[in-house]
Amino acid sequence: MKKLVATENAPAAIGPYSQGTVLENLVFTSGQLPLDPKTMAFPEGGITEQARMSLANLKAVLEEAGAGIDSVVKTTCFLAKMEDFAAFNEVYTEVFGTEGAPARSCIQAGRLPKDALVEVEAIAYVK
Ligand SMILES: CC(=[NH2+])C(=O)[O-]
Repeated sequence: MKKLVATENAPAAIGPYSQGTVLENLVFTSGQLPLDPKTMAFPEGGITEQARMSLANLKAVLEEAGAGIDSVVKTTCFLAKMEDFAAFNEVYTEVFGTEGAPARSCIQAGRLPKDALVEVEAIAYVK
């Protein structure tokens, strides 16, 4: 049976989706926008600050589900502009490291909700 993930440490859904779902020992997160969960606003700055916020939100959803950054097996990363790829990768590496980083796909999206610069989703296992 599917369970829903809900935490105040990640932004509330802005549409018809759950922050994440759990099926047996697998966690599927929704794409995490770089919204501050308290203010529902983007952080000041650019891709670096937005990437940090998206990944912090991803971590919060994972942890609420009993998973963690270290149990992520796959991410999908959406960038508004591929020109941000290098800067995004720097922040991503701060979080996931380089050794043993999960599988990943990274694409430029035509446009992201709320005109975010980045959105990140993940599949992980419950630890
Ligand atoms: C932001 C998001 N995950 C959605 O599906 O709109």
